[in-house]
Amino acid sequence: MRSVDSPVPWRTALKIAGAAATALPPERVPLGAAVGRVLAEPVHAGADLPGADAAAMDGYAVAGTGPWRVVGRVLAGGPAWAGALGPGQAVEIMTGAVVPPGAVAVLPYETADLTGATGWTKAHIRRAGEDARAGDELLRPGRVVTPAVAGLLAQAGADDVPVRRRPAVRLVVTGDEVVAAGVPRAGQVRDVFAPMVSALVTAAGGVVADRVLLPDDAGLLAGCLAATDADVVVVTGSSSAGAADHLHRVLDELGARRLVDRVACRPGRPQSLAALPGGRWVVGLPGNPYAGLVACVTLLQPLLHGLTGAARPPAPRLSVVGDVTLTPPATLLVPVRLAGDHATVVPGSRPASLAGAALADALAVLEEGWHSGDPADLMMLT
Ligand SMILES: Nc1nc2c(c(=O)[nH]1)N[C@H]1C(S)=C(S)[C@@H](COP(=O)(O)OP(=O)(O)OC[C@H]3O[C@@H](n4cnc5c(N)ncnc54)[C@H](O)[C@@H]3O)O[C@H]1N2
Ligand code: MOO
Repeated sequence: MRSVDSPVPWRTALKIAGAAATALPPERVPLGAAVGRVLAEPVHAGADLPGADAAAMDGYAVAGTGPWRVVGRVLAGGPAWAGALGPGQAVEIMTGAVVPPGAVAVLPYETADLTGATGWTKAHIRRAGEDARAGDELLRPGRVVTPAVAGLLAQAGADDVPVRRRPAVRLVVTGDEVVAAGVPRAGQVRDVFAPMVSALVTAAGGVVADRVLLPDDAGLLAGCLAATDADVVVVTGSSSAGAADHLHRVLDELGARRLVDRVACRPGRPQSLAALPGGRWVVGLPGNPYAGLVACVTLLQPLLHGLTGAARPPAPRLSVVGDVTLTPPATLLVPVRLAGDHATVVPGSRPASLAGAALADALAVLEEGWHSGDPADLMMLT
């Protein structure tokens, strides 16, 4: 199999990962379970929104010009007013109640003058279908179900929602020195990836289906990649040039198609993306924790967005201020905090330490030619 030896530019890696996968098949889930999922089909209004002319304020629905005589009361959800209001008639009405035919306006209690002397300037009536007509397209496929989308789906009358299946991720953490729990002894490190990758996978619409902690062993790694139903296998560590770094050789043995082998960025150079025969994906994260985080936003999350069919907005761009030395042609990803109209670099970030990233709101993408104060793309962490 072909080995892609030279590192690809960071932006190219991002694009390759985002375009690599086609969306997984759709499934229908109850509306309450749809938040965070990605719509697989367009959503249409099941009825006019609103379904009838409705009061926008509590007060009096009036017909003709004043003075008005109050002839009854209409409540939201109560029986509609029988018949039409005649000129000079009014009904007390509550916000959301159906406005009787013949009514021309709703006078809010606070300003209502039933003598008609002051008249009215605003009708305070929400017209039937003014938000949408039955059958109108409200949402397009690819839209992530946000809390507001969930509310709109309910307004549209949806009970089950067509969403993309959530990509299942197997997390394979490698390293003889890595321990899964407790305080590490000298020579050991506590695994950072189980909690960090799980959260990043969830944020990108996937789910970590299982986790495996492996010693540095090529045979065991190959078994973990070959025998799984997961859509994506994330392998941490094992990505560099050391005697125990088996990932690339194992990928070749399994006949994988390697899309990205190394990326021209700091940190996170030894990150990789490959396709296994049969359609599963492998993302290799460098073992250094901050480098691994950079690889998650560069390769793993864009791959998951492709698998969910999510139409994500472009990264926000903001002026970034900080004392940073670039190392062109490598793109630098630095932790930054949002500070109003700009972002400030959290100093002292190192590949093996998450201390800077843990204080950050985003990773800023600093490319060749950037100077302090120039705009940069932000990969949001919060
Ligand atoms: N001769 C070379 N050496 C290295 C290169 C290189 O190009 N040539 N690249 C360096 C860079 S850059 C990185 S990043 C690391 C990547 O290493 P691996 O992905 O092979 O990972 P390991 O060697 O297993 O570990 C590196 C480092 O990270 C710690 N680690 C590993 N797994 C975890 C975990 N689950 N939780 C916390 N920390 C972890 C591990 O103890 C090591 O300290 O390679 C450089 N070397
Ligand atoms: O780039 Mo490594 O990924 O220095 O930490």
